[in-house]
Amino acid sequence: MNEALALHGIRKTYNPGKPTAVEVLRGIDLTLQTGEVVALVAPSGAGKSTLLHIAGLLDTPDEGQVILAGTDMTRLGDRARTIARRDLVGFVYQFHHLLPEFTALENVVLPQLAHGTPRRDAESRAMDLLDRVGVRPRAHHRPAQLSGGEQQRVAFCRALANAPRLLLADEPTGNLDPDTSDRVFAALMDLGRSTGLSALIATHNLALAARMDRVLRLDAGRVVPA
Ligand SMILES: Nc1ncnc2c1ncn2[C@@H]1O[C@H](COP(=O)(O)OP(=O)(O)OP(=O)(O)O)[C@@H](O)[C@H]1O
Repeated sequence: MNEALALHGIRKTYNPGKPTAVEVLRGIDLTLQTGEVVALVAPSGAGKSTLLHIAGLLDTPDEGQVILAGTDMTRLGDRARTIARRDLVGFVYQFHHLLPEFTALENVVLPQLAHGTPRRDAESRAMDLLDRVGVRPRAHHRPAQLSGGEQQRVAFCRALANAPRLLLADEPTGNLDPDTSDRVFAALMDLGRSTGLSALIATHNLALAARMDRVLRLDAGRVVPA
């Protein structure tokens, strides 16, 4: 089983039946192989966040199947879906959402403690992740004491803390300068290559998208090759 994610016939309409109805996704078919890093490009408002939220089990489709690690998630109850999300998916957002009162290290340790990992193992894994993206020297700094690029690299480490199968990123380098965005992305590719992680990364940055394994475009509610 080499598919990390498969979406079949996904449809989503906000406010159905009302004058404000927005038909955002009109039959999305998409497969991500294990270890693949795929870019999703689309104009603003095309539905990238909606698609990522559905793929990451934060939202449910009106129709269609979301298959993660071989299981159809649309058939699960809320509790099983929450557990699957916690165990299988990591999210990175445009603005990192790190916890401001905790250090970089603690931000990467806490999700692991919530997952039941012993503190010593969690700290060792967190340090290893921070090291891989070059922020280990800042491990004991709080987010406000880090640069934007460092914060975003910590956010990637946090998303990867529980070793998810699938990383979903919504404009993860959107607020970074081109050099920093390149560095963050290179670190992600390295991590992906060494752990078999699959990633779907929404971005407006076409140069960055071109460096990924594949580029998909979201157009009129459907996914097509770019
Ligand atoms: N909760 C909601 N209720 C109603 N409409 C919504 C809701 N969420 C999103 N939409 C609409 O759905 C469309 C797609 O939104 P979405 O956030 O998925 O787009 P996006 O491609 O991620 O945009 P951006 O690149 O600007 O972040 C937009 O037209 C938006 O106005």
